[in-house]
Amino acid sequence: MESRDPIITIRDLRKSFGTKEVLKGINLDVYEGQIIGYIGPNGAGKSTTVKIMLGLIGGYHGEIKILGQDISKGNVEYKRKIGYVPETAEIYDNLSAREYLTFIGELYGLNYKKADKKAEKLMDLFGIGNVYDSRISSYSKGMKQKVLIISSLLNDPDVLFLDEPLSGIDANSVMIFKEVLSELVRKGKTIFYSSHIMEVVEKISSRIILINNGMIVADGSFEELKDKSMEGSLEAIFNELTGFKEHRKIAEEIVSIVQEVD
Ligand SMILES: Nc1ncnc2c1ncn2[C@@H]1O[C@H](COP(=O)(O)OP(=O)(O)OP(=O)(O)O)[C@@H](O)[C@H]1O
Repeated sequence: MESRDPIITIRDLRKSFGTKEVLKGINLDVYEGQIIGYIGPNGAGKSTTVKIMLGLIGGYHGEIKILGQDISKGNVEYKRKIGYVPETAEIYDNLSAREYLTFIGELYGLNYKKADKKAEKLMDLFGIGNVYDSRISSYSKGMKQKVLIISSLLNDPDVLFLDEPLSGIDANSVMIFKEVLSELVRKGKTIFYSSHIMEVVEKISSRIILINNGMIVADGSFEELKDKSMEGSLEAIFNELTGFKEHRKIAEEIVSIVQEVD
């Protein structure tokens, strides 16, 4: 058992959209220094969980504490200590990265000069320093994603929420980013990482949580999940625990429909 206080506590979290119950009682304690790999099929409720923790979705049942604060109590101070890379973002396309990142930095309470210096250095290190003053609308998908990653790190957050952060990011930058996450964890940060890229989740997570149909169906290190399921890869464990065995049959049906003429 852990003796420290958890960084995130979720108790009996339930959420419905209309009559559809999307989260059906999530219970979770996340401790400092953990990288949680939060995985599950499309529509399982991963983004919903993350958005509730960030205060972006309300109207839930249950209790959530982040850094000791019950987030429903209206004290948004905890948000200064968290960073977030959303799955899809409304990034202000007409702004340059300098304008966007200094704006975000100032929202987090950094002064302009500090935010500007930090953002410029990070842009350089992510290999996009040359476009710091270009409009974000002219960036490629991966370049935009890097700006989002940088914006989530500007305030040196204690807790980082990442929702499919690597989409569009090239292999070299993925290597850097994975190292950055390990280094941040060594410095005592906590990371909540939601993704479909099983190889990455398998490698970086200290603890993997699999949700299916709004419920946690597995919770443990990769080694523990492997021992329980007898499967060798996280992908295979994922298939087994979500009851999915039909990929070949479905693929064949898709191709036969694609090839239908009249
Ligand atoms: N604002 C909303 N209104 C109605 N239904 C919603 C809303 N947001 C999410 N849902 C539904 O909640 C369920 C869970 O969605 P969520 O985005 O949390 O899934 P996810 O696990 O993140 O999926 P993915 O892997 O596709 O990103 C889905 O059935 C989705 O249609």
